[in-house]
Amino acid sequence: MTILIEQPQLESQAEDQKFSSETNELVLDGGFVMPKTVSNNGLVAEELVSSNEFMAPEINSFGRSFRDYDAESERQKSVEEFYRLQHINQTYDFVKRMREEYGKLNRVEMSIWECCELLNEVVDESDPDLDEPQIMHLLQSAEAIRKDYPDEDWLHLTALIHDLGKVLLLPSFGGLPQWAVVGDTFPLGCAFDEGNVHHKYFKENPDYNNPAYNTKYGIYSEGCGLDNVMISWGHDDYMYLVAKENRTTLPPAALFIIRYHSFYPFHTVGAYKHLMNEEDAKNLKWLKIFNKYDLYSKSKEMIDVEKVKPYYLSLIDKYFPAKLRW
Ligand SMILES: O[C@H]1[C@H](O)[C@@H](O)[C@H](O)[C@@H](O)[C@H]1O
Ligand SMILES: [Fe+2]
Ligand SMILES: [Fe+2]
Repeated sequence: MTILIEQPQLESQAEDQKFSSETNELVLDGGFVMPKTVSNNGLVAEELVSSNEFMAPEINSFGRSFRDYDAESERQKSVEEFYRLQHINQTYDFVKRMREEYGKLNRVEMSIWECCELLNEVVDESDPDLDEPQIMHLLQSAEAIRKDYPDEDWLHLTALIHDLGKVLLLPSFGGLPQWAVVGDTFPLGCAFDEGNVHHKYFKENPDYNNPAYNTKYGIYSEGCGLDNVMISWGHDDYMYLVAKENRTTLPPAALFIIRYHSFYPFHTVGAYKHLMNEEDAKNLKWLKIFNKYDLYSKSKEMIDVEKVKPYYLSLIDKYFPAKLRW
């Protein structure tokens, strides 16, 4: 259900990600215009920014600014409780076990589209902005990015599938608790950065007092690459595994987006940058572009599923096998 609250237009709080009204360019990192980036397809990311670019709204479906984790409301209280549990329970050992277990991909066989439909049964308790079924969110973000990047079909499909890993909440996928599926992600094996939302709850995480894990680098080294970092378990890493193991032909930037789209402390706050390598830095440009559509396309504007379905089926056919192991 959509609740409309009359509110004055708020100043955007996403200071680090907005559009320059004069140049119509994507401005990242607080006024820093994105440098020309060669994509995996040999395309230059900056040149792809079209003139009728999607404008990020300033308020969400609840009449509040996006990703406001401190507002006083019932929704925010349950989101905070979600993060308390997530921060206490996601440990290095837990993530290691989950990766091993789900890496087997021995639970279900189905197509990408079947999974999109399954996702309608899923509710994400960590999200302070979404007020629509998950499939609507997938289509809204995919259609918004398609409008601005019409030739990057891999980006359209990436948006469509980026949250499919949330099926982990369903009984046939192990029925994992919310804290093991959704919410922002963060590395384990090194200190929890203050840039994580509701950071205070990490104090009750067993890893917090483990001297092997609680220094800036912990078990890692400068520039080791995100590939070598253990990130909290959830829908990102699971969908990355599914796509990779089923031999998708999507480019590396797509897999990077899927795997790290919830890693807000990294892509939006700028934390943990000392762990990334050159490859990560290149892919980060695409992730930042994607993030705008993931976050700000959550709206009341409904997409006609049947109308767009043939297009997405053709993309699925291009980049994935007919049936995947999950
Ligand atoms: O609440 C949201 C939601 O779960 C998204 O799917 C995830 O990608 C975000 O990082 C998270 O904050
Ligand atoms: Fe997500
Ligand atoms: Fe999403």
